[in-house]
Amino acid sequence: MTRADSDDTGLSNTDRLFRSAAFTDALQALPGIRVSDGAAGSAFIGAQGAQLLSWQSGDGRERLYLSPTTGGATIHDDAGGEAAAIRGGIPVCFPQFSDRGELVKHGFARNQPWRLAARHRHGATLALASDTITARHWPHAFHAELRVALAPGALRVTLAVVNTGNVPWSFTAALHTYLRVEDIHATRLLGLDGVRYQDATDACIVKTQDEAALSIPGEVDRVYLEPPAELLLEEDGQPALRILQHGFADTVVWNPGPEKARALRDMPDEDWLRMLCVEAACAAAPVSLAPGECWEGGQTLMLAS
Ligand SMILES: O=P(O)(O)OC[C@H]1O[C@H](O)[C@H](O)[C@@H](O)[C@@H]1O
Repeated sequence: MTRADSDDTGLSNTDRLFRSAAFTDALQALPGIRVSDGAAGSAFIGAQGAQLLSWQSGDGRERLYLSPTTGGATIHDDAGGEAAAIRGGIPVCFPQFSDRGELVKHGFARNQPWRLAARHRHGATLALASDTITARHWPHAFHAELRVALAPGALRVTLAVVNTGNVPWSFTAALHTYLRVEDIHATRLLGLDGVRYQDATDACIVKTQDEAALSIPGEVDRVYLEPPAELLLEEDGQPALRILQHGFADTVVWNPGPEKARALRDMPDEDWLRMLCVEAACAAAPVSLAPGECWEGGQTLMLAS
């Protein structure tokens, strides 16, 4: 899209799409909505991809990493570029995880404007349904919903997908959560001892983790198979966050490490030290949905003490 696509309001067509009347707020120039509840904290959900861009727990601490130099479709369009994914928060990867298929990496849903379906007392639901635009990427009829709910000391995110067509289809997906950490060298992930994983840094060879606690000295890119339903993030030797998932078969742990971080154009070089992705995913095997069938999975982040 070019500037010629903008009208006399100065907004490009894409910009207008993401700034529908429902999305009145902005975070780093990305349109969306803020949901808040005093004791439970607040969250910001972007219109693009229904991507959660911030979760501040009740104690005021930001728990999600969002790159300060990230783009997004509206920002990149003005520069004449392609619609771009937002780096950080909780990208919704659907209907494809990573490059495991023919579609654009991590699927198209993260670059689409989602609709605000409902606001709740402690959250909101955003929806994306198949239309002529999604059909250009993927020929299937679907309805997807992302529900965000705040509770004291916790954030619950649920993805639900329905096959609204007449033929079965399958998908892979992830809630690609970027956790904000103070210092990756003082961060450890507990709970994956003895769990098998595909090592994406080593031709996806299946290995077994033999450390009780995973530390991140550099690049890590793993799809854990049959992980436990709960992991614990530890910072400075203290429990920081409990990470629970349901419905999703796998857990992905990703950090680009220093070299790959330098190659990412939308993240400062040093910020691999401040983030760790712990993703609830269906990555290793696709989920099949018959016509009318619904699938649901979610991830819950809870302050640990
Ligand atoms: O840069 P992105 O397209 O957002 O992908 C970021 C990362 O996502 C996942 O965690 C994958 O396992 C990684 O291989 C990938 O590099």
